Amino acid sequence: MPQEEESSSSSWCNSNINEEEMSSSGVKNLVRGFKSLGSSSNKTDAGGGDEMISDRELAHRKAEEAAARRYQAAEWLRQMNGGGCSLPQHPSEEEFRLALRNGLILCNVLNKVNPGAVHKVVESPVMAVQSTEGPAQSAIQYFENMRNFLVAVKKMELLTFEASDLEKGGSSSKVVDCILCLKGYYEWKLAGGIGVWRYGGLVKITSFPKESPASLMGSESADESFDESESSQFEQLLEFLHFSNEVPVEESTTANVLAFLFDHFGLGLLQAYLRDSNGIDDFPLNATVIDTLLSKVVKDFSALLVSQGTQLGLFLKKIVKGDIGYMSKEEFVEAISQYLSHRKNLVSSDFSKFCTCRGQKQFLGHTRTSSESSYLSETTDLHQKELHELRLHYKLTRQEVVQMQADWREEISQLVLHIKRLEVASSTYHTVLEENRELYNQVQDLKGSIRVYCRVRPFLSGQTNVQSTVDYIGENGNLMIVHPHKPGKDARKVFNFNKVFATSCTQEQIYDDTQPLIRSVLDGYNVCIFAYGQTGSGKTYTMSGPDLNTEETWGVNYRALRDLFQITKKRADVIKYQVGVQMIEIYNEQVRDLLVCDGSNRRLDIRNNSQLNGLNVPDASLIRVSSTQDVLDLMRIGHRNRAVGATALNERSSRSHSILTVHVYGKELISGSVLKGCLHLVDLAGSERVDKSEAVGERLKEAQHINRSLSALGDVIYALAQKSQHVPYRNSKLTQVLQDSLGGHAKTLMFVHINPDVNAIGETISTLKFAERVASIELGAAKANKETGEIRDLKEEVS
Ligand SMILES: Nc1ncnc2c1ncn2[C@@H]1O[C@H](COP(=O)(O)OP(=O)(O)OP(=O)(O)O)[C@@H](O)[C@H]1O
Repeated sequence: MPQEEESSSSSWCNSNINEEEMSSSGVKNLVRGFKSLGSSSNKTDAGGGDEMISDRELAHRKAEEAAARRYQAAEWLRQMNGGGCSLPQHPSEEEFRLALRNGLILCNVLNKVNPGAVHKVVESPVMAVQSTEGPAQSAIQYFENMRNFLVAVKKMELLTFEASDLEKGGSSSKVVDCILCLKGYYEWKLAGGIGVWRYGGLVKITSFPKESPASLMGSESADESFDESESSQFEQLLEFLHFSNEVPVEESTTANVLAFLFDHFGLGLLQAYLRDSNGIDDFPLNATVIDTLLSKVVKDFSALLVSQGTQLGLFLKKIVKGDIGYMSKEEFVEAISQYLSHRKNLVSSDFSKFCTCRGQKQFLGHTRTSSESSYLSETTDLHQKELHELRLHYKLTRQEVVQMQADWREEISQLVLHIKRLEVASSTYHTVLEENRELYNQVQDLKGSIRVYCRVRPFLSGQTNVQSTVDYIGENGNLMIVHPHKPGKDARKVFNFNKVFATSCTQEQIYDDTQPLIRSVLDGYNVCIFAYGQTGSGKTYTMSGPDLNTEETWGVNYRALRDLFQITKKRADVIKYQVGVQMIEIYNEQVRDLLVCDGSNRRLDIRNNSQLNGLNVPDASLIRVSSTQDVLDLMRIGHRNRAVGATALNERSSRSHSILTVHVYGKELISGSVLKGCLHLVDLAGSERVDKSEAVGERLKEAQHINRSLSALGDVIYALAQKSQHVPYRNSKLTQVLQDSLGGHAKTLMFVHINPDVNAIGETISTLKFAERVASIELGAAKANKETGEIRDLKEEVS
């Protein structure tokens, strides 16, 4: 029975639940839900044999439920009717019908629920004597009661039944429904009659009471609490929102109320959105925008309802559970009433905070006094003004920011251009630098200047906590030396050479700049490369290298000869070369041949500009070589023969000047022209000071000779630099041997070596000063020793 199932939905809710649950579509869905429930139940009844047992069970359960509801109705009637009620506590269906058939109990109870609902109640006559008319007359009177009762109930729009339902065979369940409906309605009114009351398909709604809850008890229907003007206004709103067409007639009252509630909040929200959008200047107020805004309103409103509903659900469940897990209905009703009044206060205070309706009287029922209203409007005006100023300020700031951005963009693009230009400039800078260096060298060549390269020896392994005297090495051949014991700017001295090689430079890098000179030898030039420096500063390392067997560490000597042979091979089709090597040493002012293998230690004479074969030391062994290996073998002999001795400065310091001379004779195959080139590779003895080397006896004598020859070299260089008429070549064997290379039209390169040790600062400074003087010498442009074939023929004829 659908109605019996419906009864469980009897409930009342506060206004929040009203908002949450009662939309017109919600009511429709509810009705549809009940209908489908009923039809599905009918289908079950019409089922086949398999369903007989469950049908029986179902019927049994329904009978039980019907009895329970009947007892509930009877109980309530008994309570309402006072003690003199003829209804038993658990009446059978028959007893129930008989007790209510005269309508007396029902009318009395109804008048308690809604006083005056039945104006005249026909009391049951006490029949002392049973007349024949008695039953008929009392039946009329009962009928009168029943009719009045049913009319009144119908008027109240509650559930009703037919008079015949109380006759034998009638449907007492409808009577029970009517009584329980009356009961629910009565209880709702007792609780104040606010919000929604629902019983089955019936819904009753009231807004916040205009009068006290008690006054509602006498009203015919809850919806009467709305006045006509509001109602017509709601109709208009409904029409505006296009909702009215969708509301069926039987639900129109409810729907109107719902629509009113929705419209009140919905339009308020819409107003707020529109006001919020005041800042947007070109706000198009067309149908699409209104639709969009409305859909947003509906969405926001629905979201709010859902979240409120959930919260309230939780809250109510918590109340119902209570601390002891059970709460009576009265207690529940009381708790909710308290909650409602508390919430109403909250809502009104909250709403007044955010209200955008500018003090107009609205649903919340608070009427502002005129002073409040004027205060509010003043405050609002003030805020509007401030807002306007803020907007202006914002516009100005925005314009400034836009302008600033534009300026920055311009500056950045300028910077980018500038950086690009710098990039181009820096990439060409190095090229220009290299070109400058080449040009400078060419000028030097033309002037015949002696090139001076400075090499700084690294600290030797085992030297720890050492302080370097080399402060700075510049790209353009600048070298700054710092004197550790001199104060202020005197401590620093800058020297300038063609190039300065730092301690990290490899043997290969050292040789790179020397290579072009080697080519010159094969073109008929005299070239002199000599290493100068204090004992142990790395002269032998540069010229010979530390290890003959490792090509990577080869010094200038080996690399020069290796290149020489490579070039001769390349030119073999054009020029036929002969290469001869001499190796001598000048020890204690005596010239000795280092390539003798017989152990003889002859003194050799120096004959400058010898007409014989162009040799300065013609008696020294001149050994033909045709490969690098030949040279290596010879050098080993030379090194063995070289005089070495131990001093305090360098354990195996060479105490002599060693000179490796490479003679090149070339004949052009076609022209017959002859080229004669000569390469002196000189490893000078150390230039240490006698006092510092602690030399005594033989060693002292050696040192004195070395110093004398070196100072003679200095004198020659000084005279050349001064362009003196007389150059004192003959003051030492060394200057005599090197005469052609220093004063002639030769290309000369000096590697000056320095030891960065602080203890060597004195020697370092004097070495660098000497080297600077050498660099200043202009020998005049170098000339190649080349005789054309014709000149040679003429010479031969003359001789
Ligand atoms: N550029 C360098 N890198 C590594 N070690 C070096 C370098 N220059 C020199 N030395 C080392 O320094 C020490 C002295 O070098 P070297 O014998 O070449 O000096 P020197 O000037 O020829 O001395 P002397 O005047 O006594 O002949 C050697 O042990 C050598 O290996």
